[in-house]
Parts: sequence; C-alpha cells; structure tokens
Amino acid sequence: MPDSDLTFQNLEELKPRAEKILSRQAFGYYASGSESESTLRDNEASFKRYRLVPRLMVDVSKVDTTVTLLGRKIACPVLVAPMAMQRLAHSDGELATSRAAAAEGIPMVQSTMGTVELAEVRRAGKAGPMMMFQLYVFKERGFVKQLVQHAEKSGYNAIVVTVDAPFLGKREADEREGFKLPDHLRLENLTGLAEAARMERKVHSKNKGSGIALHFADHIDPSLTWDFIPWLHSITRLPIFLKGVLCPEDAHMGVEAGADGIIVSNHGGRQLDYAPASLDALPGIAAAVGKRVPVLVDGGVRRGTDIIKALAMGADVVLIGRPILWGLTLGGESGVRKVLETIKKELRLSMALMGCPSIEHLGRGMVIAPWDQYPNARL
Ligand SMILES: Cc1cc2nc3c(=O)[nH]c(=O)nc-3n(C[C@H](O)[C@H](O)[C@H](O)COP(=O)(O)O)c2cc1C
Ligand SMILES: CC(C)CC(=O)C(=O)O
Repeated sequence: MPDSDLTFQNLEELKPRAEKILSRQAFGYYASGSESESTLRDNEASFKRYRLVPRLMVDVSKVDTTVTLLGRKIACPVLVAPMAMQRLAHSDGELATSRAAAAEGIPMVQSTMGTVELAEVRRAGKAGPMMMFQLYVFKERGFVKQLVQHAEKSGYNAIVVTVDAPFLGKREADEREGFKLPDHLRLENLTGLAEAARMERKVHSKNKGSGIALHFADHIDPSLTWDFIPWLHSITRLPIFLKGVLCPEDAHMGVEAGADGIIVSNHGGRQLDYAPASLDALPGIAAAVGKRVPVLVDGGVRRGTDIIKALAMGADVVLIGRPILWGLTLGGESGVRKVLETIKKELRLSMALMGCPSIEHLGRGMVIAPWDQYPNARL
C-alpha cells in the first residue's frame, strides 16, 4: 500500500481521506459507533461547547508540555488509545504505531485484540517512555493469567482493564457489512493457545453479522465484578488502570477495589449509546477520585485546545483514538508521527496563548461552560 501525501493541517481533516483508502468493512469498523451514534457525535461536540479564558502578561517564551505518569516523564499529556486490528489500516499495523509513539515520547496502549503479537509491539516501542497493555477479560482465567504475565515479562508498564464491554455494543456498520478479519490477518495474542484457536475461527467465520460481536459474546466474561481487581493484583506487579468509567460512584469503587488509575471513557461511543460524552462525565469523576490516582479521559480529543479543556476539567492525561488510525492509514509510521506532532504543536501554541508556560498552570477557572457566567461577572 503506497503511503499518501502527509500534508494536513489538523486531525479533523483525516477521516474523509482515510475513507478513500480503506475497504468499506475496515472504515465502517474503525469509524462507527453503536446504534444511533449519539454518544459518538457527542464526544466531539462536547469539547466544542466549552470556551477558554486566556490569562495575559505571563512569560511564555518557553512552554513545557511534559507531564509525569507512573513516575515517567512523557512528552505531553497524551497516550495512544488501545485500538484493535491495526493491520487493517496499514501492513505495519501496531508496529508502526508503536515506533511512532515512541519517537514522539508518547506512551501507547496496546490492545488485547492486536494483529501483531504484544511482545513484538513492545520491542518496536522500546525507545519510548513506556507502554501499557489493554486487557479484555476472557471467561478462561488461565488464559487471562498467561496473557497478563506475558505482557509483564515483555516489558509493559501497566495493565489497562476495559470494564465497559461485557458484550460488544451494537455497531450497525459491522452487522450490515458482515465484518470479518481478512484471512491474512490474525489476532496474534490469541494464537498458539488451545482456547484461542477456537475463538479465532469465529472472527473469520462465514456467519452473518459482525464476526467480532459473535467472538466477544462467546469468550469475553460478562460476569466481571469488583473482586476481579484484587485477583489481577495477585497475578501481576503492574499497576492496574480501569477503562470505561462514566459514573463517580464507580470511580470511587474502582479506587477502593485497588485501581491505580481511572480512565473516563465511553469507548469512543461504541458501547452504550446515549452514555454521556466523556468530557461531561469527567469533572464529577475527578472530584470522586480526589487525586488518589491519576484520572485519564478519552473520546473526541482532536485539538490541542481539547487537551487543555480536559486537563482544566480534572484529567491528568488524555488518550487519542481514531485520528491515530487515520494517520496510520495515510502513511504508516510517518502518518502516526505526523498526527502526534500536529497535536503536540497545537497544544504548545494554545498553552502559550492561554498564558500557561507549563501544564500545572491549567486550572478549572480557565474553562467556561455555556451555563457558566463569564469571569468578569465574578469579580
Ligand atoms: C477501531 C477501534 C478499536 C478499538 N479497540 C479497542 C480495544 O481493543 N480495547 C479498548 O479498550 N478500546 C478500544 N477502542 C476504544 C478506544 O480505546 C478509545 O476509547 C476511543 O477510540 C477513544 O475515542 P476517539 O476514537 O474518539 O478518540 C477502540 C476504538 C476504535 C475506534
Ligand atoms: C475487537 C474489539 C473487541 C475491539 C474493540 O474494543 C472495539 O472495536 O471497540
């Protein structure tokens, strides 16, 4: 697949360009949300509702975008979100994303459902600050233990447990197109295991509808409860983040159960439709967590100013999903690098324009919701 022209101004331009390159099945799988896609749309729309109040006469000749996560310095408060099956976008798939993220000093979260084996992805990203492994919890706990311990031995620095997917949301594009993983690709983390061989057949199966949804219903454990977290701690020394939290009470219960980080997410609008936009759920969750552990957020982050809004509203770090896949589609490793470079540059400039020479300067008073009064009314 020849790489295309990588001249673009911003992340919002990329989706229509990627659509021209990808197969209908792959584009449908990447782009779609569940059901009426109201949460999918609301994720981006919510960022656009808020306004920023700049502060003036601050020395911004130097702007420092770095932050620390799990004791490691990262280039800016951004992570690459876990996304399955990246070789649908480009033949280098997860390897390209891993190299690009490492080169930009940004951690990547690798999905359980990768099309490159997790240890290879980790090796490709060895120059980077760190990597996390996203875990889907299979009914077969022996397999889960094997997967997690293999990730730990391979050098991953944290486990991200996705807790919003007891079943896969109803993604109508996948149902309509009969989404299947093409025959030349494999869910590489699941091969070589007896249980996995059976799972794999489903993803390639000739059944009608979404092969992924069928695979999920068969093998992912919908009976998961909070006691899973202490069990996971008992089999790994890695810190555990919970991904998919939308309710302050769940965030609190997660921290009580032993979570080392909370990721506010509605899975990019792909699970429960009409779940709140992640940004709208964020302030309540940040308040419930009360700085006990880091709070991360994803869903609809497309601009440097979106990162500023999320941080000012209580997040420590954001994750970016689909724009990474569009960059990967357009230009493999270079495409992902360009996506990350672009948003980093936007963040740096917007911080300067906000009068924020470093991330600690971002505060709640700098973001106004439509229902807030403008700051001069508070004087
Ligand atoms: C194609 C695709 C695959 C995804 N695969 C996973 C996955 O394997 N595990 C997971 O926890 N989340 C997965 N997600 C959700 C993302 O991690 C993330 O929550 C979401 O995409 C963020 O929203 P954004 O795409 O608007 O930036 C996936 C999302 C997309 C678009
Ligand atoms: C293979 C899928 C289960 C990955 C996923 O989480 C998604 O498509 O949203």
